[in-house]
Amino acid sequence: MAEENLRFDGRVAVVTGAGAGLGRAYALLLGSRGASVVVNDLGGSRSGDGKSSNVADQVVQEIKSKGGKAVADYNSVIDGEKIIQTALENFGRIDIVVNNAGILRDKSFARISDSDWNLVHDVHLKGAFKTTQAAWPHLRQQKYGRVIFTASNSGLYGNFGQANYSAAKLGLVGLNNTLAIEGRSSNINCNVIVPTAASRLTEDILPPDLYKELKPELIAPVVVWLCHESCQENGSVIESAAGWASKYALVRSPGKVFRKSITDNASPESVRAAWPEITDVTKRFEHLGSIEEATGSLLTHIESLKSPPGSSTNEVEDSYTFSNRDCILYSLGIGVSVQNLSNLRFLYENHPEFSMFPTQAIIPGQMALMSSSLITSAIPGKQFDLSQVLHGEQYLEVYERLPTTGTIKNVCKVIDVLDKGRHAVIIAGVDSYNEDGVKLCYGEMSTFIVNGGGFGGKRTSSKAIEAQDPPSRKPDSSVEAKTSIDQAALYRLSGDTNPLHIDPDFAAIGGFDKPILHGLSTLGTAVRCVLIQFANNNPELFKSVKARFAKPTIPGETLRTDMWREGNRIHFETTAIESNKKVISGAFVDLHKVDAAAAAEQPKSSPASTAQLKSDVVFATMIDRLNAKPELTKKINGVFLYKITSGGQEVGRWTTDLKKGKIYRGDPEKGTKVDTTLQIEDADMLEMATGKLNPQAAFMKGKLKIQGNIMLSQKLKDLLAAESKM
Ligand SMILES: CCCCCCC[C@@H](O)CC(=O)SCCNC(=O)CCNC(=O)[C@H](O)C(C)(C)COP(=O)(O)OP(=O)(O)OC[C@H]1O[C@@H](n2cnc3c(N)ncnc32)[C@H](O)[C@@H]1OP(=O)(O)O
Repeated sequence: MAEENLRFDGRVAVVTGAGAGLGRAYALLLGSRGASVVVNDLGGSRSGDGKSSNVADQVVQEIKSKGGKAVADYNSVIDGEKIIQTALENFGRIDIVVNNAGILRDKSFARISDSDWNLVHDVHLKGAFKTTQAAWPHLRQQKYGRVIFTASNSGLYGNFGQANYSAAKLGLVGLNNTLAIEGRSSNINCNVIVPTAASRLTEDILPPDLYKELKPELIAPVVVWLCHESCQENGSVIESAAGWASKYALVRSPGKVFRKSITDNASPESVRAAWPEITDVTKRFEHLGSIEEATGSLLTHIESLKSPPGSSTNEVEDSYTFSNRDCILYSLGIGVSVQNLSNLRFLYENHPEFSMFPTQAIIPGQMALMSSSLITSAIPGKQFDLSQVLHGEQYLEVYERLPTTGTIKNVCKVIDVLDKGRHAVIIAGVDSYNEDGVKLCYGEMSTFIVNGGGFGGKRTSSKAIEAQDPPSRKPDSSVEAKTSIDQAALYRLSGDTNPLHIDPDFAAIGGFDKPILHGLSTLGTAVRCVLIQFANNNPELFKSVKARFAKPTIPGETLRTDMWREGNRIHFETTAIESNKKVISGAFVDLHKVDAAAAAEQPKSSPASTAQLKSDVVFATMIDRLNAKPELTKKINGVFLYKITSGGQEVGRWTTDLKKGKIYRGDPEKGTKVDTTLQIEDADMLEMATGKLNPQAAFMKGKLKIQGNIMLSQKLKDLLAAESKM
């Protein structure tokens, strides 16, 4: 049986007040389980008068008669160090202290004398203090100890005529709370027993029928278990009687903040108005496990006062310091790759146009929001944790060139709180400023709170920037980008360490089969496709973005971003190809202007390779200058065929073979001979990509070489000839 395994061989226990009742039962049980027991009892009456060695000796005899080890001690607990000394002298150590000794001096409050008060406090509170404190250095040194304090229902609930006793008993709970914290690192567990037993103290207090059922022997196993080294309970209050036990917890009502904002004063009238809610213990209780939790909850209330829902005047401020390294890390987190040379501006700090990728400007605001309780305390009376939180929507508008290093100050506020029935959506706005106080950007983050709704709020917002459906025609352009299986592991290094994206157990709590990708990593991936397609990868053309996260992306999935151009607005939607689920919906990027090269509106292939970049830059620049339009006619296995027209006439064909890394003039399908290759050094390519070298000039200087026969139409030849004369 499991009980037979609970042995105390080699352990030394002190039990105070062990001459009778509960103490005797503890001492006998501990002795029978192999502990060496110091049976302490002064032998006084229940009111603390008199002295006799008889009772302790009898218990010692009982233990010894059953083969156990015990020694009697007749000291008062007020001389606790003498009791511990008895243990050390007789058994060489001390492991367990059961503070059980107690007396009664019952009087109605008006009649309690100083000595009634002092004596009760001396025995219960000071006695426990002295005995435990004498043992404490030994317990700490050996990194092991078990301490029991004895409280009473009289302390927990009050009892007529026991004001002195009640105060002392609840004082022991406070003592235990702190010793549990101080002893924790030394493996000293401290707990309180609240026994209801038939004893000298209760014989004429409890009804006779109940009294005979309340055998101390039925409580002793609970105390003995709490004293065992395998019991990890610490800092608890355990009630026990008649073979039953239960753990106490102090609980409180959810409470009520009774002022409107942090600048409001409190008044007795506002307390009166809130009193029914402050004192309502019928709906829900909170149990706080530590003083830190209590302080944390207070801070939450204070934060919510700083920013009550819907308030635009109350704000939370935070700052975010970052460096080049953070910019590069963010770019890698959204899949920016050196495979495309024009990406070096996001990945290489010595690049002449080293830039922050525009969507990174969301991060400082997001970090400010996540480190404040603005969102988690936005719904009055509701609390939620990270496992319920999904990124719902995001808006960002950039006003100034974004820095690549420095400190950004963020001012955050809740704009709206929406009740979606079962769920809730909290919309927060963040203004971000540089060190000179210049406003760099505005971010708007919608947080979707699963099961957070039903609080009776409004359903829609008139203040938030809305997502927009794309045109109903087929997309003008589509680009595929494969995310890495480690995408979330990389992206989280930019600050959002929400375990939902890395920890399978946490993801399971949120109802996901596996960790999901950060919404902002998916968004960054989509926006880089838009920038390459329509802004020649130039971050300065970026103005704003809005997106709704419609379904989660799983790291490793391939994302297809479909794009529609309407003036300077590029609508886009992103689909995870493997699951065939739309992960971003209703999204758009507004550009300051669409890049001239991209104005040709050519659908392009994945911007993955250097060859493609060469093709894009050389091709687009020449075509732009010739006022020609390319049209993708076919895409087979990484080979892209273009028809180029100018003034409505076909002026040539262009083929890009990503596998061979070559760019051809001509079209194999048209029977033209594909024997022409464009060659250019990467350094010159970079110059062209950054606009420092004109492709025509490069061609003329021999830096851009065309090998083989050039298959150009007469019209294109004429145009090129005219160009070269300029
Ligand atoms: C302090 C903490 C800050 C935390 C910041 C974020 C930290 C990050 O680490 C978290 C993340 O990055 S999570 C990853 C990115 N996000 C996601 O993957 C969510 C994907 N979306 C979904 O799964 C569903 O849309 C889902 C589940 C969101 C909703 O799906 P359904 O339950 O099926 O909803 P539906 O029935 O379609 O609609 C109900 C109402 O809600 C509105 N709604 C739906 N999707 C929304 C969304 N994404 N954002 C905002 N509102 C949304 C609907 O319009 C509908 O409202 P109404 O009835 O009024 O039209």
